[in-house]
Amino acid sequence: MEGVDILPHERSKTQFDVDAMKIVWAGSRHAFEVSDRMARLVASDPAFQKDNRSRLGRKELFKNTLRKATYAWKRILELRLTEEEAGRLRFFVDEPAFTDLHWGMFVPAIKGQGTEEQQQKWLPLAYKMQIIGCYAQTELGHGSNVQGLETTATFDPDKDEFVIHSPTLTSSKWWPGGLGKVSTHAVVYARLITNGEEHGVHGFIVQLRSLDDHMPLPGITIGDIGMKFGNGAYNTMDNGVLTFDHVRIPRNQMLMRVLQVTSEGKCVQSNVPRQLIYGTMVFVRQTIVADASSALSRAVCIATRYSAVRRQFGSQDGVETQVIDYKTQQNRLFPLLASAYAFRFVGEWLKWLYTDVTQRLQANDFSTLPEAHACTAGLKSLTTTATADAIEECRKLCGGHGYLCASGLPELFAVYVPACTYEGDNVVLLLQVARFLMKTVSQLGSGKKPIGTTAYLGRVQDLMQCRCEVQTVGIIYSINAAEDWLKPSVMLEAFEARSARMCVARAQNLGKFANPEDGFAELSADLVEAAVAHCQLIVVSKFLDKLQQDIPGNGVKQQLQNLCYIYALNLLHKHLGDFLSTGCITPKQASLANDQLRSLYSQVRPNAIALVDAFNYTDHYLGSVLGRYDGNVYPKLYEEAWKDPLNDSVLPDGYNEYIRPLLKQQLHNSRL
Ligand SMILES: CCCCCCCCCCCCCCCCC/C=C/C(=O)SCCNC(=O)CCNC(=O)[C@H](O)C(C)(C)COP(=O)(O)OP(=O)(O)OC[C@H]1O[C@@H](n2cnc3c(N)ncnc32)[C@H](O)[C@@H]1OP(=O)(O)O
Ligand SMILES: Cc1cc2nc3c(=O)[nH]c(=O)nc-3n(C[C@H](O)[C@H](O)[C@H](O)COP(=O)(O)OP(=O)(O)OC[C@H]3O[C@@H](n4cnc5c(N)ncnc54)[C@H](O)[C@@H]3O)c2cc1C
Repeated sequence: MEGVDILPHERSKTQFDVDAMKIVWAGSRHAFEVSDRMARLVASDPAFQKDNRSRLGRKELFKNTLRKATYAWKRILELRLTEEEAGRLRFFVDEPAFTDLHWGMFVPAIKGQGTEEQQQKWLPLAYKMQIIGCYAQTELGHGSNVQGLETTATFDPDKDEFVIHSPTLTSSKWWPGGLGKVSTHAVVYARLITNGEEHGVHGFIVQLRSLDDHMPLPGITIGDIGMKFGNGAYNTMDNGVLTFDHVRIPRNQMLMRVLQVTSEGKCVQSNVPRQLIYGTMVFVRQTIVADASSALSRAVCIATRYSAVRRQFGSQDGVETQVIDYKTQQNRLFPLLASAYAFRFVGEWLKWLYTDVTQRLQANDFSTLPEAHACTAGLKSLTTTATADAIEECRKLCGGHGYLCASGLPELFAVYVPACTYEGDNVVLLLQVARFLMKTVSQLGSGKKPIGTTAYLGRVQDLMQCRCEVQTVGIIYSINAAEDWLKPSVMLEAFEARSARMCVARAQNLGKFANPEDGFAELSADLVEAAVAHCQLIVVSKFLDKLQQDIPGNGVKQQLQNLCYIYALNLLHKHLGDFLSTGCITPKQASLANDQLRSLYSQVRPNAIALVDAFNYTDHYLGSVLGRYDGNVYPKLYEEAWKDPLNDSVLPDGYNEYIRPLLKQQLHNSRL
């Protein structure tokens, strides 16, 4: 069978309604239609062409991004796109740009931390892009430790101004995207000092460049921090360095929703918790979880289509085997396909949680803020780590051709992998989750009932009485055959028991230390494992919740069920040590879980291509010869090779200089 015939043949085997699945994936019919329209708009406009990025030098790359970002803005205005449409347009343009930080961090920081008055002043300018902003928090010396930032904002009551200053080299702002060459303004995070007293880190709106000629304002030094990992990739972004030499700003440019500074330099705390200063990060972490499913599904789409097209080794009748039919390939690929769907649904749920906490905050209800912080931090960490690893696994699943830029995977990896670091290093974020869990466990004895994502800890209070070794969990009696693993309550109970037992065991170990902080530091590696178990439980439980909804479309729910159990059973297999050592399941039950997993792979196999088609990605967005919708891989790969600049001439530059003299010299030597 020719390459172009394989994928249509695969599609003919589909056992579910792909169009209905497209709507489930998008979230609603409306979201699907918007997304589909924006994807086509971008794909059909030559201005958004992106297939030459890996061949461009830094300056060209950056200028190209300026052109695309400003053109996209022009189209947004011309077509009067809604915020939702504009967001999808930016997504399909698929090129990191200063606008991401302007819309994604600068605007949300003002909205979340500015007073009404400040919002009225700055937001209209930002919405029209009459000013362009970035988020300047991280410094050369500190990123994770926000309280350790060194930039100072000292109040001068005589002039009613703050003096922003970089006292040391390590206080230079370092990393903010959009800062290096574009932003006119920044929300700068600095230590507030009034009347000689320190009041912690706060955000300040600072103008950096002239709105007339774009030159840095007096006292300000700015530049780009240099090339980053991978050709093309994140090098479209001007991540910058910034120092202040006693730069003065008016008092009303401190974002004052959390704390007000009066003209006398007195600090007045509002009823809003201090942690709201970190609110922009919570917002962005939530968007990063939704983005993880996009990046992962893109890599999986490429690897799945290519695995169907690619044949290796013969069978008896002479037709070689499609590599997707190898069980080892399925065992590596299908859990990633399942994760893409799992992250999609947990991303939807997290968006709901974020909206809920935002509404509560507006009504002065701060009770769910710690949980929102733990969920956004933990899920950001879990999903980005898994996605970065998965993109690399997809590259390997595509064999040698996966290493070619034409596969789209090297660039995707290079653009994606910093997500494990930005918006909080993934380990640092898991430690936040662990703190939250340990606090929750420590309060169980006092009768405080945990709610939301930690409610399950309340159901296992008996574990607090050192009864970890006692097998109290019902699963032990409920699983006697492989199919028993397909019961939602059983699966949930297994993940809850594993996480609860890990949390309780860690809490008990912490209790052995005289100083809890010493204990936390000593046991931090174990604590991170408990945090991962808790986050995996959230993902599994939200996928199971999704299955409880009414899901229209022939066979759609069945496919989602298969994927949900693949996601959960694969995790169970990978973390078997946790499940066995906490006594949640027996070795025999673990073996049954594996049998069930293999059976699910066989059920997914005929639907694999349709399950990635349901992502509805255009070839433009995928940017991969291996992942083409038509499966016409080899002719296009061959064609692509000839586009490389090295193939512009038959003889390479340098032939006369290096190759010819070398060959002549060898000829001369051999004659001797
Ligand atoms: C019209 C066009 C439309 C176009 C649309 C375009 C849309 C664009 C989409 C957006 C895309 C965005 C692109 C993103 C690109 C990435 C850019 C990257 C940016 C960055 O990286 S910004 C910098 C991020 N930095 C960090 O994340 C630093 C990490 N560190 C921290 O967050 C914290 O310092 C900490 C969590 C490690 C805490 O440290 P510490 O222990 O010192 O804590 P504190 O003493 O400060 O506080 C302790 C208590 O506070 C709680 N806490 C901590 N953080 C939070 C929080 N965020 N929220 C709520 N509560 C928080 C702790 O739990 C402690 O609580 P306790 O009860 O006292 O235990
Ligand atoms: C592409 C990119 C874009 C960025 N954009 C922005 C931006 O727009 N604005 C902005 O302000 N910042 C930005 N950043 C900075 C980013 O937020 C920080 O790099 C990030 O928060 C990590 O902090 P760090 O660099 O200080 O890492 P570090 O904290 O120095 O981490 C180094 C190592 O130490 C470990 N570690 C640190 N603390 C602990 C601890 N307490 N316990 C155990 N291990 C620990 C970490 O796990 C890691 O392995 C960006 C970064 C990147 C890569």
